[in-house]
Amino acid sequence: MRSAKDFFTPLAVGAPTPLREVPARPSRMIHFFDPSNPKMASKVPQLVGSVDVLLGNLEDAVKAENKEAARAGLVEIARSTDVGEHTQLWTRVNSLDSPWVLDDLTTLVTEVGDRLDVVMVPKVQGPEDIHYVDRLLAQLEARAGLTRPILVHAILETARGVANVEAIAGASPRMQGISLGPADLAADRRMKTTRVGGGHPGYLVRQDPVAGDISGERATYQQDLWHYTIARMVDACAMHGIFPYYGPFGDIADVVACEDQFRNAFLLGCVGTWTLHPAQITIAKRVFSPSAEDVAHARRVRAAMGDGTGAVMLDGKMEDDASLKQCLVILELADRLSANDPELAELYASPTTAGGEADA
Ligand SMILES: CC(C)(COP(=O)(O)OP(=O)(O)OC[C@H]1O[C@@H](n2cnc3c(N)ncnc32)[C@H](O)[C@@H]1OP(=O)(O)O)[C@@H](O)C(=O)NCCC(=O)NCCSC(=O)C[C@](C)(O)C(=O)O
Ligand SMILES: [Mg+2]
Repeated sequence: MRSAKDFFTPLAVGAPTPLREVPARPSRMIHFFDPSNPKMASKVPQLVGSVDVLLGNLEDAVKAENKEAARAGLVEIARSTDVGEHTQLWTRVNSLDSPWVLDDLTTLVTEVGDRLDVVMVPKVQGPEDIHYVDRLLAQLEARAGLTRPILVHAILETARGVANVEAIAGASPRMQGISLGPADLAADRRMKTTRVGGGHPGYLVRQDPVAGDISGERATYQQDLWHYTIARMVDACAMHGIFPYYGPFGDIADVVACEDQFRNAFLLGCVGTWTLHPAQITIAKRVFSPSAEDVAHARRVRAAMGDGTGAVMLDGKMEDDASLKQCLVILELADRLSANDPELAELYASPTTAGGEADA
C-alpha cells in the first residue's frame, strides 16, 4: 500500500494529479452497447441526453473476431459524438489476462482519452489489478498530454474479488465505483444458477409445518441470491467514498423482475445499474430517481426537525437526527438529479411535493 502522503501523487511524470473526491455525477444507468455492432452503434447519438452513462463494451458479449472492430468503433464514436454535459462516456476493456487489454487501454487513452470519463475493469481479483491499471493509465495519460485523470470502475465477478472488495475500493484515488458481475461471479463461486443476475425460484425459505403437519400447505418465500454481495459492496464503497452499482439483468423481457432487482439495489445504497437493452433505460431512471412521495416526506421531516437535533412526532412516527440524515440523502440526490433533468425538477417542485414543507 502507498503511504498516505503519496496517495495523491501522480504515478507518472506529466500525468494529471489524482482527484481527492470522486465527482458525484448522475449515473443511474450505465448503458451498454457493442461498438462493433452497426445497428447498436447507430443508436448512440439518439441515446445522448437520455442516459447518464454510455458504455462502449469491448469485453464479454463482443465476439472474439470483433474485438478490434469494437475498439476502432469506439474510437470513432468517441471522436464523432458530442455527448454533451449530462451524459458520460465510459468503456469496459477486456480482462487483464486477455490478449486485447493492452491495446484497448493504449489505443483508447492515447486516441480519445480526453473524451473518456471512466474505464471499467472486469474480473478484478484484488488491489494489485487496480495498481497495475493505475500506473499504466498514468503513463498513457502523460503520453497523451491529458489534463484530467481517467477514473477506474471495478467489476466484482470472482470470489477472490469479493473477498478483497474493501482493498479494491481503496486501492487508488482513481476508483470511481464497483458493480456486481453476477454471471461470472456465479460461475466462479460454483453457484448452480444459469442466469445473468436476478433471483432463482429454488432459493427460498419455507413456512414451518402448521400443527406439525409436514405434508400440509406451506408458503414459500423466494430469497435474494445477491443480498450478501451487494450489501458488502455497498459498505466497501461507502467506506472509501466511491459509488456502488447493481450490474446486468439478463432477462430483458421480464421488466417486472428487473425493476424489483434494481429497486432492491437502490434501497440498499446503489446509485445505479447497467442497462443492456433500451427497454431497461426507463426502468433504471424510474427506480434510481427518488419518488415524488419520498422527496415530499423528506422535506416535511427536514422542516419539522428545525436545527436537526432532538425528536419530533410526524404522522404518528418518531423522527430524529438519524431519520433526518436519511431524508437529507434523498434530498441531496433529488437536487443533483433535477439540476440536469427538467422533468424531474418539475416533478419535485409540484405542489404536492414542494408543499410538504408548509404542512410540517
Ligand atoms: C440483449 C441483446 C442481445 C438483445 O438484442 P436484440 O437485437 O435481440 O434486441 P431487440 O429487442 O430486437 O432490439 C431492438 C432494437 O434495439 C437495438 N438495441 C438492442 N440493444 C441495444 C443496446 N444495448 N443499445 C442500443 N440499441 C440496442 C437493436 O439493435 C434493435 O434495433 P432496430 O430496432 O434498429 O432493429 C442486445 O440488447 C445486447 O447485445 N445488449 C448488450 C449486451 C451486453 O452488453 N452484454 C454484456 C454485459 S452483461 C455481462 O457482461 C455480464 C457480466 C457483468 O460480465 C457478469 O455478470 O459476469
Ligand atoms: Mg462478466
